[in-house]
Amino acid sequence: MASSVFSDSSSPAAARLLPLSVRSRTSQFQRSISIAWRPLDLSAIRSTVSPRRSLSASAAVAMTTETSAKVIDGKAVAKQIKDEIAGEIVRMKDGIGIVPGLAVILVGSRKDSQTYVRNKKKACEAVGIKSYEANLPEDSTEEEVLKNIARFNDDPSVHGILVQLPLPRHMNEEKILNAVSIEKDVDGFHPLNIGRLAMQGRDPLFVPCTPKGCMELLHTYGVEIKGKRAVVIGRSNIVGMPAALLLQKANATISMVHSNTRNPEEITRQADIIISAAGVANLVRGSWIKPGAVVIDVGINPVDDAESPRGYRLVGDVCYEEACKVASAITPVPGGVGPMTIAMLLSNTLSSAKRIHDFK
Ligand SMILES: NC(=O)C1=CN([C@@H]2O[C@H](COP(=O)(O)OP(=O)(O)OC[C@H]3O[C@@H](n4cnc5c(N)ncnc54)[C@H](OP(=O)(O)O)[C@@H]3O)[C@@H](O)[C@H]2O)C=CC1
Ligand SMILES: Nc1nc(=O)c2c([nH]1)NC[C@@H]1CN(c3ccc(C(=O)N[C@@H](CCC(=O)O)C(=O)O)cc3)C=[N+]21
Repeated sequence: MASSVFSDSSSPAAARLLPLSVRSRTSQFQRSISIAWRPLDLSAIRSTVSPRRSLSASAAVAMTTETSAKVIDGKAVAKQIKDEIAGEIVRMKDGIGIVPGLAVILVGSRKDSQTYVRNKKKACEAVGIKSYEANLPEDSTEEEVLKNIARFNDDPSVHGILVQLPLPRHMNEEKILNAVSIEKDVDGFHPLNIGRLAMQGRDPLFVPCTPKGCMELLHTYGVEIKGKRAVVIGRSNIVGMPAALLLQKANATISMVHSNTRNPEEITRQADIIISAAGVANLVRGSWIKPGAVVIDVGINPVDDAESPRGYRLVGDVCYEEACKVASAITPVPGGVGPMTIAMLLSNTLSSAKRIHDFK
């Protein structure tokens, strides 16, 4: 089953998967992000994630009936990308004395947003990106947010600007995202960047981080996309819609499932590749998945868990226990797409600094 979706990742077909980014020096892996980083050693990744390889023969036989899906280890892939970014940042600093800078604007005090922003800051520090922050109170005016965006647009030490979403309800998200300079739009949410992503023969300056991370995982694990059927569950501006555009650019045939879709299970069951970004825990059951399909679970949903230190734990949109018996490969939550989102943000920030300073 798995052979229907996994391909030789060095094939020319695989090399066309992500036509959006910088040309490869040695492999298609380098194409899919904007910095040079070595292709991952797939055999090493597979042997660490495949339970069959690390268990005794008898346990392995037992496992095959219980668990068959390969675990797509986003955390490991993200780590390798971040290591590569850190190396590039040293090279840039040594070469031209420039350190990439990322500015994050956070409005309000949502706990989840504060956690994301803190994690982004830590990730920046770890690779050598300088981070700048504007923390504004919930009741700030739109003008105050716009003023901060303008300040970062004009600041030459800032190469990427991220406005943490969601914004407070009284703010016009469109107006605010439009104000971010397209050259610093490392989230890829500016309408010009999204428009270019949607159009044939045009490339955006930045691809939104979460969908880009999903594509990167498909690439890294050698999943063939061209000619395959893909279903994206969710059509938001930040995940579902750009994910569908990227899969289409990579020559998949796409269906989109949303809250008005009448027969989501039947449609999803036809897919070779499923990207789910609905924000509904356990939406995608085993019966929704075609045997051998590859499942990318973007959902991050808190569910009460008295035994967890936080009082809750995070689960995806996909019922993992059921899915891993049917799918050929699946991302876990946590440890799947989430870490890739952050890695892609760092990658976009580095490529922005390189573009602005014409550093090759
Ligand atoms: N791992 C990561 O890095 C990231 C994870 N996330 C997570 O991904 C999930 C989606 O985020 P986001 O796109 O921002 O969310 P939104 O709420 O903006 O969008 C959700 C989408 O899912 C659709 N949807 C909702 N319920 C159903 C349903 N029952 N069946 C089918 N479709 C449904 C909605 O349809 P409609 O359009 O009809 O309303 C909408 O298009 C969340 O859990 C979020 O936390 C988000 C960003 C990054
Ligand atoms: N302008 C903007 N850009 C975003 O990219 C953006 C945003 N706003 N608003 C919120 C969503 C959500 N998002 C996540 C990023 C990382 C993890 C992540 O790293 N998750 C870890 C778990 C983290 C934990 O345990 O709390 C994981 O899945 O392993 C999750 C979610 C980015 N978003």
